[in-house]
Amino acid sequence: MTSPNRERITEALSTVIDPADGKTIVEKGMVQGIDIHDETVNVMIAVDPERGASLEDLRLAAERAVANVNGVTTARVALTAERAKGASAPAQGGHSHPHSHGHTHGAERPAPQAGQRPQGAAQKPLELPTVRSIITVASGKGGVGKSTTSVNLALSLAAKGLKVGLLDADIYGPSLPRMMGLRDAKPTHSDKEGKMVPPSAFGIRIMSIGFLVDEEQPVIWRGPMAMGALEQLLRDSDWGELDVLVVDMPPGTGDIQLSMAQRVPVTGAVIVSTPQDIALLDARKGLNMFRKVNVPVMGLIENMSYYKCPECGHIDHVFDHGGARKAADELGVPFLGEIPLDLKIRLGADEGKPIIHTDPDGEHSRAYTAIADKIAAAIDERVGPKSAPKKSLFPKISFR
Ligand SMILES: Nc1ncnc2c1ncn2[C@@H]1O[C@H](COP(=O)(O)OP(=O)(O)OP(=O)(O)O)[C@@H](O)[C@H]1O
Repeated sequence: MTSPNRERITEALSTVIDPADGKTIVEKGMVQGIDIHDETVNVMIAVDPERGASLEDLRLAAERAVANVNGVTTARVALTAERAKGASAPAQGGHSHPHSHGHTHGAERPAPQAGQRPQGAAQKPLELPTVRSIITVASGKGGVGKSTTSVNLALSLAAKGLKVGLLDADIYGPSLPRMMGLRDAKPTHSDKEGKMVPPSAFGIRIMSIGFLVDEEQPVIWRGPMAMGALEQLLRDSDWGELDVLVVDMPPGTGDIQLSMAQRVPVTGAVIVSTPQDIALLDARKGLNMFRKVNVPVMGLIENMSYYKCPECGHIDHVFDHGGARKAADELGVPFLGEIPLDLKIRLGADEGKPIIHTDPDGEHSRAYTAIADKIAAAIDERVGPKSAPKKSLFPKISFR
């Protein structure tokens, strides 16, 4: 069998017509990326954000065209809406977010209106039969250290002997490949039909849109497309048997966070916040969102809580420390712990060597481990101990 190449995939995509004007998607320059890995082909098609939701037929037609190319066993096509130069952010769901530059920390996404259901939410729930529990790590705004926390918690849970997977749901700014030292990794083809085997690091399987698109290329996803991409990552990955899948959510409380909570049987959410008041306000918003969709909030983590001088041991509360504990008390959710602001944590995250791996017995790692212990206990409480059969956890949805 001949293996697929770019020319043959492009040729196949040249048969796909955009119904808006009868021109082919290749002719219109909509084919943005073709990634060929053995017999698996991933294609990105750039579309006008306004038309995103109506182009599912076009996406399927492109997927069929690629699947028909000789040598292709798995074809995946995702729609993406790239921001035009100088255009303002879309009304819902996305921001330009290349991780290594132009990071829009603090940018907040609009909260959904009460009673508004994200598109796609009416479909049937996603089933992940081999995954015992799913923990989402969320934050009200960007840049609070949610990804760093997700990575170190995942490693801490794995160090306890649990089988752990990590999903980078932050499709706007995927950072887990870098943080886990997997910048150049790619998923491989699984024996299980149509599935990808996520790359592994530190004994953890990781899936991220960052493996499929160029990290440097700013991509804007509209809500329904974003959820579609995320569902593909979740559903088409061969996770194997997992005790816990840690999901690094995109920041904010927009459609994608709501859809995720509705479509996926989330065991519990953990909210990361920095001590500043404004961030705490955002954390409250996140908390309220999870409450609306009846996802149990396992607790709040205060990140960059304090700075301890490595020379003299003096503790400096750079920001107004203690706010998250107070907010947790007021809101009636557990306070899970504090993580200090520390250069080693930052360097570890940025260099793909998480501190739990490089300094497992250090003070900072102990802070993560203590939080992971609480999360593991909360999982057992919710889904039963490891040997017990998994309880159904689908949240009941109610909008107040
Ligand atoms: N406890 C910490 N001490 C020092 N630096 C930290 C700490 N936590 C996170 N950082 C650093 O802060 C920056 C932002 O962290 P991270 O990417 O984890 O945030 P995020 O909330 O996931 O951001 P976004 O939501 O925008 O993707 C990174 O450079 C990271 O290394």
